[in-house]
Amino acid sequence: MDRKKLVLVGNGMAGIRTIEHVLKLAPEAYEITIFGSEPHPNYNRIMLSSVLAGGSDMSEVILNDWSWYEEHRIRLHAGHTVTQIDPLARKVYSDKGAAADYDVLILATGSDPFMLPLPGADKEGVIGFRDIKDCETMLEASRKYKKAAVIGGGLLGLEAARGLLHLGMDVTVVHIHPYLMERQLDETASKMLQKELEAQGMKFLFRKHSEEIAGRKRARELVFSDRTRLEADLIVMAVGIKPNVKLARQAGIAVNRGIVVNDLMQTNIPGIYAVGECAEHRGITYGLVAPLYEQGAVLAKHLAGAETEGYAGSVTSTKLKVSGVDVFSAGHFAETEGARSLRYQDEVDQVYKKIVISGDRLIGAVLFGDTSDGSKLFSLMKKGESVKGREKELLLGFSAQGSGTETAEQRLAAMADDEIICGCNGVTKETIKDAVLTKNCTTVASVKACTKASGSCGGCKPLVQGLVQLYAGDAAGEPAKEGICGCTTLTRDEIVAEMSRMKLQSVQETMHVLGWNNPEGCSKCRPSLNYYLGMLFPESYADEKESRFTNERYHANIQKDGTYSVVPRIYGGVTSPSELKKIAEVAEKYDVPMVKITGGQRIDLLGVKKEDLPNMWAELDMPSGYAYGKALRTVKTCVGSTFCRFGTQDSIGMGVRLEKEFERLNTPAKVKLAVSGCPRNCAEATIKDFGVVAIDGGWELHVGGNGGVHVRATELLCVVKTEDEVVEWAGAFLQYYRENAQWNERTSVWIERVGLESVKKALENKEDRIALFARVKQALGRLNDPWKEIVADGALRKNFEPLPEAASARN
Ligand SMILES: Cc1cc2nc3c(=O)[nH]c(=O)nc-3n(C[C@H](O)[C@H](O)[C@H](O)COP(=O)(O)OP(=O)(O)OC[C@H]3O[C@@H](n4cnc5c(N)ncnc54)[C@H](O)[C@@H]3O)c2cc1C
Ligand SMILES: NC(=O)c1ccc[n+]([C@@H]2O[C@H](COP(=O)([O-])OP(=O)(O)OC[C@H]3O[C@@H](n4cnc5c(N)ncnc54)[C@H](O)[C@@H]3O)[C@@H](O)[C@H]2O)c1
Ligand code: SF4
Ligand code: FES
Repeated sequence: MDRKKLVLVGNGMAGIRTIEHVLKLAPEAYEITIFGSEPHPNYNRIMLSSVLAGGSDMSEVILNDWSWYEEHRIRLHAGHTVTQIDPLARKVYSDKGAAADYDVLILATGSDPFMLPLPGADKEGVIGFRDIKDCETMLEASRKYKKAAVIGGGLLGLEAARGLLHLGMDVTVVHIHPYLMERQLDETASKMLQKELEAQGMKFLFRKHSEEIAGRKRARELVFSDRTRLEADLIVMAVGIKPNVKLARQAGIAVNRGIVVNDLMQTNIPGIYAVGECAEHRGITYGLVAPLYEQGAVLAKHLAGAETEGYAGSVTSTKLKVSGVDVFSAGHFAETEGARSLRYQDEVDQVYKKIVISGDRLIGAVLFGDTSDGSKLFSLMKKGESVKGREKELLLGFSAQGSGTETAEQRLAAMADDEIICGCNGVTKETIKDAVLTKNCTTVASVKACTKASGSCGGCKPLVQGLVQLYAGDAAGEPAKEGICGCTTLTRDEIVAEMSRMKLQSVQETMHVLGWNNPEGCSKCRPSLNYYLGMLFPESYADEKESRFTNERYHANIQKDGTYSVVPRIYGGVTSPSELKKIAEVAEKYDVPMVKITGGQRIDLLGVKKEDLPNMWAELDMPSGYAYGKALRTVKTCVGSTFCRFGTQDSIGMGVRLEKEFERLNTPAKVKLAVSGCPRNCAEATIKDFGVVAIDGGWELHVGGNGGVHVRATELLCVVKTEDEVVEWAGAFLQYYRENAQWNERTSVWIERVGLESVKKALENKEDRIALFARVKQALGRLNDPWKEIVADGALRKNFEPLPEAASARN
């Protein structure tokens, strides 16, 4: 069957959620091409607040990494902005010259932050808060500057301000309204919130109209209409968003505030749809993920040919993501005509609740200080059922109707099955219960992998955790434990033990036999299982390329523009004129845009097209440097005794020997070595995984160093006399690390976890060392140079040919 061409513009949260649904419902129906202005794979924008506030790491925000696109044969143009749609030719064009034909076009271009057009708003240090770049700018500014102003006291402004406080800045929130979050809270709740935030160190200016940003190149002051001024080196504008409709408007698509769509998310032009913040449905544009995900689910059903009633609009709820403050708001919280409100306030415990009822239906709620009934109230609001006679229960809390002494577990157990636990993803209690009881999801991570609950703002995590405890605790009779990823509850050691006991022979078999709750596995467990099987059965296991990351599949590092880099092996950093000539000729012939000397004493040819890789490798005729792999990378050397007047040993010879001995070795994470010819340590051996430092009459062997993000100096493993001993200890150490570390765990982290003494103990006995060395040699015995294999094998070379339209990964 001929696949239709689906093009998505916008690689963000709503668009990709739609594609995920399409892939589930109709995996073979479409050839998919995605354009995204940002140079990143799909990430969780919501978590940027948490990155700023120190609750998460930037690496945790990725929702679908590069390999996800590869796995689903999606062509991704990351860093490309679509600038033109030709609806007659059914084609889109990007600012970087890429084009794509479509049968179905989805616009999911999100919103832009609204930037106040103040004089001086173009100065350095004036930003919005929308993407990774803004987040990085704030992190950097906080290292150099002290004073920050956030304009806008809404959800975004307060979360930005909290993050900047955490980063040590002196933060003032400038708000135009008399009280904070007026779009979500009434004045009473707002004042309670202000008091709490002031106690955390936040400052506020109310009823302030910003008029100008003063400063030279960089912002220095915010000037207000009453001519007062506020000192600020960083000014974050968080005064709302505007749907990104420029592209649609240019193409003649009907646009109001957003791109106008009907209940099937269709625009007025056949074949063109819109979802997410850019879409306007029944006159409403949304700025929260829950409604956008509902829109995506409807659109995916429609595109998959499944039945759908269409999108009917959403009731929304919000929670402020600021630690130490519980704020919830849903629906219509203001008293409008025909509606009545009920309030409860506890000034001692700083709790405030307000519900709004119209007729006999609950239409809105504001909670401060105790938001535990938020999801229950929200469910009632969504269902629209009569709440007549239940007003007290709604206001005072659901537990007020019971004995008042129920535990959290009892309250969870008493919840109705159709109650929504995760508002962002619309996941009910029943869905989570089913995942725990029938799909073996006994951790929050595995429930997330199965149902998406807790995967967006994370606000429902405590409830999900409670349900896991409630149901997994009963089923297993013991507290839930964390597996290697959300697909399993088994730990690394349990998996390796089972693989060994049952002689498992493939990743698929392992997942099947060990009861994976996600039969396809994920980008975390598949490569780790592949590694463990290769480590356990070096003689018989056939490496599964499809379980490796893109870099290891193509034996080259993929770069941010979709090209690759080629790094040939240069043993010990020693090269020759003829080798250099060869590299220069290849670089010239293939128009390599950049040739760079690396920190590991090698030469990196950057910007290579995938289809040129095999020919370049053939012409270089040098071994692969494995610069892309979880494997032995480089052995850095200093000049040593051959040339240096301080040198006590031949560090170059030692380094070359080590590199030749262990090249191609697969390891849990990358491994770097270095050899210095004397304690001056010019090769920086004491920040390597295995560092060798020459001393008078011998060698010091150091382990567990790292010069990367988390710098760690090595610890001394032992002192040996001869070069043979260096090789033997290095081999034994590497094999012990291979057999005992977790996949993706650098030696520095591993040694910190297990302790140097345990490593020393495992290696100190000569017999044990020799046995380990024999096993490392056995593993090495089966490994061939991957570049040479590909060059010689026509079938393998085919993988590097350009794929037809819409079938390759990044371009
Ligand atoms: C810091 C922060 C915290 C938030 N917290 C919450 C929260 O707690 N709860 C909640 O529900 N919501 C929250 N939100 C809002 C939520 O993130 C958005 O509603 C959601 O991301 C919108 O999804 P989208 O796909 O419509 O837009 P986006 O996620 O913005 O994706 C749109 C993408 O399209 C790209 N694009 C635009 N034009 C083009 C073009 N012409 N060509 C190619 N690409 C293009 C953009 O670069 C962008 O990457 C938060 C937002 C921020 C910024
Ligand atoms: N926890 C969450 O759910 C969360 C967190 C962050 C962002 N978001 C979403 O991101 C989007 C953007 O958030 P936002 O807070 O920027 O939008 P918003 O429209 O909700 O709030 C903007 C605030 O800025 C104030 N304002 C407007 N003009 C001003 C001016 N000139 N000076 C001072 N104050 C001014 C407004 O009174 C308003 O309170 C929204 O859709 C929001 O829902 C949600
Ligand atoms: S480490 Fe010692 S031998 Fe090596 S270059 Fe430096 S001074 Fe010379
Ligand atoms: S409520 Fe946001 S992730 Fe569940």
